[in-house]
Amino acid sequence: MIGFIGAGSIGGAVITGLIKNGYDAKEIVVKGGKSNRTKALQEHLGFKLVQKIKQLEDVNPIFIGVGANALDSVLLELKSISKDKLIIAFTGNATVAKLRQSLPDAKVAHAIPNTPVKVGAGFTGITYSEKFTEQEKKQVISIMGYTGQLVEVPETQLGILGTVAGCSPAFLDLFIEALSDAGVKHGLNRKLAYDAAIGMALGSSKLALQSDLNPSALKDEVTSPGGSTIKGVAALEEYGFRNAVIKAVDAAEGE
Ligand SMILES: NC(=O)C1=CN([C@@H]2O[C@H](COP(=O)(O)OP(=O)(O)OC[C@H]3O[C@@H](n4cnc5c(N)ncnc54)[C@H](OP(=O)(O)O)[C@@H]3O)[C@@H](O)[C@H]2O)C=CC1
Ligand SMILES: O=C(O)[C@@H]1CCC=N1
Repeated sequence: MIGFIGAGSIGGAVITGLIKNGYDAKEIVVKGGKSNRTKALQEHLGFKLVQKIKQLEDVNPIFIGVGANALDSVLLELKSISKDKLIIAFTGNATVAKLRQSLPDAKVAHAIPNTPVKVGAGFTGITYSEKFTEQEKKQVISIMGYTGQLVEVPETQLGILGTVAGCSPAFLDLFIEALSDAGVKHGLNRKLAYDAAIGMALGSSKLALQSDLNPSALKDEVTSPGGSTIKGVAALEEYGFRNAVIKAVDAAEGE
């Protein structure tokens, strides 16, 4: 059995991605928060719901999806049942050092998933404490693999990786929304505008993934000499698109 403490936006997305992609719901135990959010998810997905962290005693690994404000109390409660368990926290401020200090008998890791885990297309960065064996890392991969890619990085890179992959679904959604607004401004109906923008983002991502060319060269393939695309690219640059994206990442990084 595997466990989750906290099934909000990201915890719930990982649980959904696991189950929708074939992980047995009967093998998942979840301790939710105060609202009925987790109960609603449980009715939809069929995992086991428990009321107390202690009820996760026989469960391993345990994933933590609570926010920063709830982390300390969760770790305090978890400590007595954490011996030799694999504990993977998604919480932003759950550094390996903090987890290690709070759960000295456990094997801890800090991971930052992104919301596409929900459809098995996630990109999750993870930093393991040195206690993790290669076999235990494989165990985590065998679970998170249901939700997409899992990439191990040193903790010095986990924050920026989490911003580039974890915050940016919101940035891309904003771009898609803006593109759809522009389509509507020029006469498309909203549904067709969204279908076109989303289909384009999906197709362009697939092309970038499968192509030998990097995105800069792929852009060059779209910009016909004297054509409409290069005029659009020039307008994006004039209005600071590239810099706006870099500044968004700076801001998310706290700069
Ligand atoms: N959203 C994202 O895309 C990502 C978020 N993160 C990080 O994950 C953390 C959570 O973010 P997010 O999912 O967006 O936040 P949410 O507020 O959506 O989810 C947090 C969940 O934790 C639950 N919770 C709070 N206290 C407890 C408790 N004692 N026991 C069990 N469950 C509890 C809450 O339940 P209830 O509301 O029912 O009380 C809530 O559902 C943050 O630190 C964030 O930085 C990391 C990667 C991506
Ligand atoms: O907004 C946040 O803090 C979290 C971290 C990555 C995505 N969402």
